[in-house]
Amino acid sequence: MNAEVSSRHLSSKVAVVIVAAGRGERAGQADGPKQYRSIGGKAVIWHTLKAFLDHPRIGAVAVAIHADDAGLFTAAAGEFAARVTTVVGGATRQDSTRLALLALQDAKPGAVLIHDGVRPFIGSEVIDRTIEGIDAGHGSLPSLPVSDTLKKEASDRTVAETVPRAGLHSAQTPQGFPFEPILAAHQRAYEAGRSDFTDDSAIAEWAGIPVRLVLGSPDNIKLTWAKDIAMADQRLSGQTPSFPDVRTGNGYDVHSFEAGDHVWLCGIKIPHSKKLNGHSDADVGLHALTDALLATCGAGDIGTHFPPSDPQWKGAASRQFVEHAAKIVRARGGRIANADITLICEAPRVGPHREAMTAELADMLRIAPERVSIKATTNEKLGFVGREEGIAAIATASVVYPGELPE
Ligand SMILES: Nc1ccn([C@@H]2O[C@H](COP(=O)(O)OP(=O)(O)OP(=O)(O)O)[C@@H](O)[C@H]2O)c(=O)n1
Ligand SMILES: C[C@](O)(CO)[C@H](O)COP(=O)(O)O
Repeated sequence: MNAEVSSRHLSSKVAVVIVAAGRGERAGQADGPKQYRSIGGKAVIWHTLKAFLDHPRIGAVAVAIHADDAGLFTAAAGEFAARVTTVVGGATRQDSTRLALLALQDAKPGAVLIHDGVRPFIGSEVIDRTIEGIDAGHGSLPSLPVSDTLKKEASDRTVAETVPRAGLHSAQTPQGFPFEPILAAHQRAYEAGRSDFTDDSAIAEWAGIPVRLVLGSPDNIKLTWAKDIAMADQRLSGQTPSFPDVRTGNGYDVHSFEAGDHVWLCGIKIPHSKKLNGHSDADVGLHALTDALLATCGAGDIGTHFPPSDPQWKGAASRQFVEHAAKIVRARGGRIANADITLICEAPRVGPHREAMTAELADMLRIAPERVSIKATTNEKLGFVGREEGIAAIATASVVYPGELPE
């Protein structure tokens, strides 16, 4: 996001409006409004809320719901209900958006994302791209170039003409804007009696706010018809993709010894004749693992997130570095399949502590102990490790991300 917007109002957090006050007439209402229908065992709106509330750059969230739906929403949103503000929506999507924007006004966000509650497959990449497209003078719109040939219908239902599709895009949400200008545009449209805008970038266009196109995703469909809900349920009900998006990251770290009486290795304090030198607790195994996890989603390395120049990490327990990296992975929908750490040292002996380390790591990563492997080797007295000047560690992590491996 543009620095002007972020430095003016944000500690880089972006507010979100989720519109969920519609009746879902096209999907049929026999089983209730579509945003509360179950897909993969959870309500549509739960999946949507999760995508935003797990994302590290999201701040205040306002959800527009129908006046009759307070109970439905609380039940459907589950653990996320307490983390959002709900407002009663209006008769149109446009008015629901305006009312939710007004509810965010006191939070003074620099920027806002406006999203359909019925787009539950929104991924962190599209959220990131949309945020990056916003600045003080521009909105940001995820879209896909139209890929079908377009036909205009004549009054007798024959083809009147073929419309050139070059330069045409289909609009998705979330659509991102600097907060004050989009709220002002919505208010002006309301005061002008306009209630016909089907998305927020059309209001921005009307108000003269330029909107940048960023790449959306074919996964980010809007559940409009009953068949969309059925397909979404199938997709989330444990069907294995043909080409799962499995990624592997590795990490390497070294710390030298200094005078002391213990070392921290893989989250366990081990008595030793020396200690490892470092800004934090110098847990070399956890540092390598932090890098391995971040590598699975191209999220930089440990220094990007925890600069050694920052005094707040002095003496810090490295567990929090691993937990932060795991949170980033999960925010992108990743599921950690396994973690493997090799400690390379002549001493201390790792074997007696392996079980405790495994349990500690399983707890940090929230995975089963059988998915954690701790190994150790000496360096056969060779090099700096052989001379007992320090300890090295190599880590590998595998993470399964949502969807299929892109072609
Ligand atoms: N008065 C309205 C109408 C729509 N929406 C929300 O806008 C999003 C996109 O709208 P759409 O798919 O058209 O939903 P519905 O209006 O519920 O569907 P339908 O037009 O079939 O009734 C949905 O999350 C919907 O809940 C809203 O908050 N307030
Ligand atoms: C906002 C939107 O989802 C962008 O594609 C779309 O405009 C909503 O349209 P609908 O008429 O409410 O289905």
